[in-house]
Amino acid sequence: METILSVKQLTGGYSPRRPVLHDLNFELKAGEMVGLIGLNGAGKSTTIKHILGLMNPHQGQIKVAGVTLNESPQQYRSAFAYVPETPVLFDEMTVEEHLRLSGMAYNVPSGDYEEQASKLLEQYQMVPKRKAFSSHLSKGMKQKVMIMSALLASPPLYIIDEPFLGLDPLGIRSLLDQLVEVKRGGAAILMSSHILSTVEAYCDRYIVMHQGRIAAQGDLEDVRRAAGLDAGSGTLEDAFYKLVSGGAS
Ligand SMILES: Nc1ncnc2c1ncn2[C@@H]1O[C@H](COP(=O)(O)OP(=O)(O)OP(=O)(O)O)[C@@H](O)[C@H]1O
Repeated sequence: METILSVKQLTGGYSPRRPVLHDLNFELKAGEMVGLIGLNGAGKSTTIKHILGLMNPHQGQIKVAGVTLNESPQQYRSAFAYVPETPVLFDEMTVEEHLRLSGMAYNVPSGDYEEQASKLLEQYQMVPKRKAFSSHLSKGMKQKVMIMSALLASPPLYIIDEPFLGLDPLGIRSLLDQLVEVKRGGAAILMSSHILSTVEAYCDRYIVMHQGRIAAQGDLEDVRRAAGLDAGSGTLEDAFYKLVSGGAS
């Protein structure tokens, strides 16, 4: 399978003298969903900021769709969509206008755009709000606009930070169903979340971060092994707890 995201020997952070991330190495292949998990302050958001190109690595290299940000900023940036934890929308624009803007930014052909936008508005129960200004939406509705915009862009890589916080149960179900669908279509998804049961159920692999380092990565068996649990025994949460509380043997 094609490698969509590659992070090699990444050391980074907010000040060169005090790195927050230490020698991170991981890859995401086409068609897989990977859960990025860790306690508050473990370094998940900082890792995501480096991948987005908002921060420069102190050392190491990040490639998206085969290129670094410096090699081809346009190719790098158009290869992913990012759904942040806190929705970022233009107050004076309607739901439909946000979707249209995303369609234009990612060069979605107009026929496809119309079909996709209607489908998404239906799926997320947002048809009645399509002409509403974003400043008049609830928190969860704003999150839905971010999610619909990302899905509309249909990029090879989705980076999703704590997507479930503001969503109602129907919204969570729609999002998970669609992530499974885009994954089947060959996209790679990096999802950060504290809801470990959902991460366990939906992700193919996990990256456990602790104090700016990768404490374990791989499938559930790999994470159990790193945590010192017996094969086939314990949930992701059990393994996670052992890894981050220093309980691994
Ligand atoms: N803007 C910033 N300037 C300096 N240090 C920061 C900044 N943002 C985060 N940090 C530090 O970087 C470390 C990693 O924080 P980060 O936000 O990446 O954690 P996180 O795993 O995303 O946590 P959470 O689950 O709480 O969102 C922490 O020690 C934090 O204090």
